[in-house]
Amino acid sequence: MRPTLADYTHIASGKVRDLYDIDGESLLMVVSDRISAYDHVLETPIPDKGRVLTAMSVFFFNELGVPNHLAAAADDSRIPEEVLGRALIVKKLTMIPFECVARGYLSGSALKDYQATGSVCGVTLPEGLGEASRLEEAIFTPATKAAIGEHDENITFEAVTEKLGADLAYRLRTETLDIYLRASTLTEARGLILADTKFEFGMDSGNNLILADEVLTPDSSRFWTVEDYEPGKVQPSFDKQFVRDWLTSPESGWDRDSDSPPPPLPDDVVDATRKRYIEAYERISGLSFDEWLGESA
Ligand SMILES: C[C@H](c1ccccc1)n1cc(-c2ncnc(N)c2C#N)cn1
Repeated sequence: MRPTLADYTHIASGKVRDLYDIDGESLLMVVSDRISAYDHVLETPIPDKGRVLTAMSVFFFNELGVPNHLAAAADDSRIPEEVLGRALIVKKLTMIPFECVARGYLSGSALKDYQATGSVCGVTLPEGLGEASRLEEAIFTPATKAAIGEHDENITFEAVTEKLGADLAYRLRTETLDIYLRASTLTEARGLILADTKFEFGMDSGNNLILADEVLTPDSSRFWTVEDYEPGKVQPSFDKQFVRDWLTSPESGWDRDSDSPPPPLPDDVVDATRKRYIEAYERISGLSFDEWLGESA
């Protein structure tokens, strides 16, 4: 008989995820079907999104072979039935207070920083770059962890060094870029560009650096298709473009610049988005989502 979520102590919530304490040493990370767009968490869930993104993290944790916080199998008996397939038991760590971001392409806040200063997180880049430019080599662009509804703030490697010491800062940069390079090579061979991704690390009781949080999911990364890649313009988001296009179309009746919340999504946008998440997982992992744990929506 599996426990229920009510048996665990809720300790934190992100935009689309929740964290529970199991026994002081292990946590339960639950991934919802919620989706965010334009800094809003939409009222319409995407069925199976939580299960797909959990399956993607598990695939990469297994594929990367670096020390990570997974503390049990995805079907461990301590995982409640209601969240089976979209929840993982993880080792409780002392989290490092920085987002460890690797970028192989210039987009988002990094592009804005580059356009303003010619550099990103103190890393000077060549002149003449623009939206979605591929960087000659991937860069480490750490950021502070913003509160919900705020944006992470890009900081320099020196700021990380000042806070954590040179050794740990160097290890974070090395680990982040090594994992990015390996993951981006894998995804690109399967037709998907990993433009950038955000890792979180923690330290365990033995003072070991442990890869934590979710890894290499469409919520923590930008994925574009190799087929449609065209530098110089905003690339379509592999997973969220249907949602973005509908929300900014006259059909939605929504004004992105207003304070009003986005309207509910139509069924066809929900279904197409659900299919995109499944496609991303199956293309990257080579596995069938039908084989993943839990009840499909
Ligand atoms: C940002 C993220 C979060 C996830 C889900 C909901 C709200 C926040 N978070 C993860 C931890 C965390 N703390 C201790 N040990 C760990 N292994 C982890 C992890 N992963 C703290 N925050």
